[in-house]
Amino acid sequence: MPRREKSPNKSRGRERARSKSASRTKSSPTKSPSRRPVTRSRSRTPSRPAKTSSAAEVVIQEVNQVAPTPRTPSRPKSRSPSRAAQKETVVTKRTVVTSVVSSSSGQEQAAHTPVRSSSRIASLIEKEKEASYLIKEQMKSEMITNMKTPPPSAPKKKEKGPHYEFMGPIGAFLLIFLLPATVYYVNMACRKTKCSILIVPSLPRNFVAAFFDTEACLIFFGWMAFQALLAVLPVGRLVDGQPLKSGGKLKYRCNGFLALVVSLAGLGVAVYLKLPVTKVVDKFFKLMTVATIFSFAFSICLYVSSHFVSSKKLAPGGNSGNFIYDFFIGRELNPRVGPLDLKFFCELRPGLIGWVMMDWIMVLKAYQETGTFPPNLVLVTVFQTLYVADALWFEDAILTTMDIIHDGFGFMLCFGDLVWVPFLYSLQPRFLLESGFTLPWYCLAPIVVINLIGYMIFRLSNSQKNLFRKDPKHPVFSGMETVPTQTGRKLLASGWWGICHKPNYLGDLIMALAWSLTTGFGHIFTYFYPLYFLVLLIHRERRDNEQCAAKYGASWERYCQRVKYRIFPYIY
Ligand SMILES: NC(=O)C1=CN([C@@H]2O[C@H](COP(=O)(O)OP(=O)(O)OC[C@H]3O[C@@H](n4cnc5c(N)ncnc54)[C@H](OP(=O)(O)O)[C@@H]3O)[C@@H](O)[C@H]2O)C=CC1
Ligand SMILES: CC(C)CCC[C@@H](C)[C@H]1CC=C2C3=C(CC[C@@]21C)[C@@]1(C)CC[C@H](O)C[C@@H]1CC3
Repeated sequence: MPRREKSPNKSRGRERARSKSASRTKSSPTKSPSRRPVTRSRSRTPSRPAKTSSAAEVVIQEVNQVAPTPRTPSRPKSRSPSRAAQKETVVTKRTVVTSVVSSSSGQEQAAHTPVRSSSRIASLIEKEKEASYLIKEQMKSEMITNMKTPPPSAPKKKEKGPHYEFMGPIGAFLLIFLLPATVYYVNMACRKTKCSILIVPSLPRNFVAAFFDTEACLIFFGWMAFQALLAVLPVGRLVDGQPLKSGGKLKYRCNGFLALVVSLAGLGVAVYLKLPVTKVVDKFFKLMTVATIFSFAFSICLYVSSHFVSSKKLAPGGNSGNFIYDFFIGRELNPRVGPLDLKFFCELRPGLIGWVMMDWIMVLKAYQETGTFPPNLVLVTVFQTLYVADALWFEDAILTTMDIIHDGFGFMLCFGDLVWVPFLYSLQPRFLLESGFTLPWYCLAPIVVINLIGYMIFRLSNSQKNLFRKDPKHPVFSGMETVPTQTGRKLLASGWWGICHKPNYLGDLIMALAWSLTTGFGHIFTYFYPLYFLVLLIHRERRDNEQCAAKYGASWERYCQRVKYRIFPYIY
């Protein structure tokens, strides 16, 4: 710690701290010296160190700042626990050092403090050693980083009152109706005879017969049960989730990739056995209706049941007290039925795998109708299968997403997972099946390249962050810039994560564009997916940005100063 000696101001600060602490010890001999300064330090902490200070300087400055702070017995108001713990360590050391210095610098001190004994002094020395070890470790870990400046301030305080997203209860209310209406409208705008979002689709005469039947119910519930069964099979890794508010971690069975393989193999067997699998496509609207009704019913059950669980199990978002908003976002964070985690299951299994199954059944139907495999339909199906296979292969990465750790399980995710994903994300294949539109190979080749570029950006950036989170000391990060944060975690500011805040979203969007390009340029509505996705990811980036700002405070600002662009380098 060579800088310690270099700064005369800091030495003066320490001297002041010692003399104040010594006089404190004299005047109140029976009170514990190590407890009270912690709170005082918070209320009195002077201005933050200059941006150019090193990590070591800041710790030392904090020692000087917090040491001469005696009285206030109340707890500090609102700081992150890790920040509090960090400061407490620093304050404890300072106070212990002060006591030891005062005691050992002369017998005078001991004379004024009759409760002290040699054993107490020995224990203080022991504590001092321990504290100085901790402080050295802290300084070492902060100095390892090649970022010159440490985080200067604590995360922002949380606002009072409910914090609404999606434009609050009004936005949530509108979305509850708008989302299903959009799924119906967009799909109804694509029929064999015409595919245009601008022509208002006509409603069938017999509404119920066109949109509902019991066979569709059986297919839907059979599919859900089959996927639930695969999800609870004691096969595959058991992975720890993120730490919970209530303490501990939940375990998640990760066998999604196996579920995909089994489902696709099952489809192959059904085709081989000449079972009427294309019924699934014929009953597209009926299945969509069953899934929509189920999503409403399921979200109501989730909302009601969330009132019977302990408050520790509630989500940070989705507990505003407003019925509509909470129903939309979801109150309970990780509702479970036995071994089945409902949110994790719905996010990855029935909808995501159902989407790919639907795609392949459309390929089959196209073959049955035309005797050929339309190349662009096959291509987009392969692209989407790769996307879903990737999500399931890296299934445990979902455990760190805001959907799992922040949002409750309510209508938004329920409907999104079970209706929006399978019935809207399959729009391009459905258009290609309905319209019979094809493209020559020389148009398909650049589309393959675009999809591969998108996938590469998406996968490499996601893998880089996942590895960094698991093992920040991995040699691949040795020359990379990182931003330390008060939580002890660092932010990667080099590599993919030095280009923009969300390189993974960029890759995802490029893939979305490639999927739509397989449908040519004749129909705007086949571009619905990349357009909606752009809105979703911009909004999602902003939500995540807010959450990271709250989590990491000034460190996040520092990261944002270092990495200027959000999603599109040099544009946004
Ligand atoms: N197809 C679809 O409909 C959708 C797809 N997606 C895709 O899912 C994937 C996951 O997305 P999502 O969870 O939204 O977002 P991210 O994978 O970007 O995760 C965000 C979290 O990563 C951590 N983080 C952010 N920046 C850094 C950094 N510089 N260094 C280290 N950690 C950082 C933070 O968490 P912490 O610090 O706590 O680790 C942050 O909260 C993406 O690839 C996205 O494209 C997402 C939504 C919808
Ligand atoms: C329509 C609503 C306003 C929003 C619905 C959102 C959901 C469709 C998405 C929320 C987060 C999702 C994620 C994925 C699929 C879409 C939903 C459920 C992935 C599983 C897609 C594959 C990626 O590799 C991981 C994604 C995680 C988030």
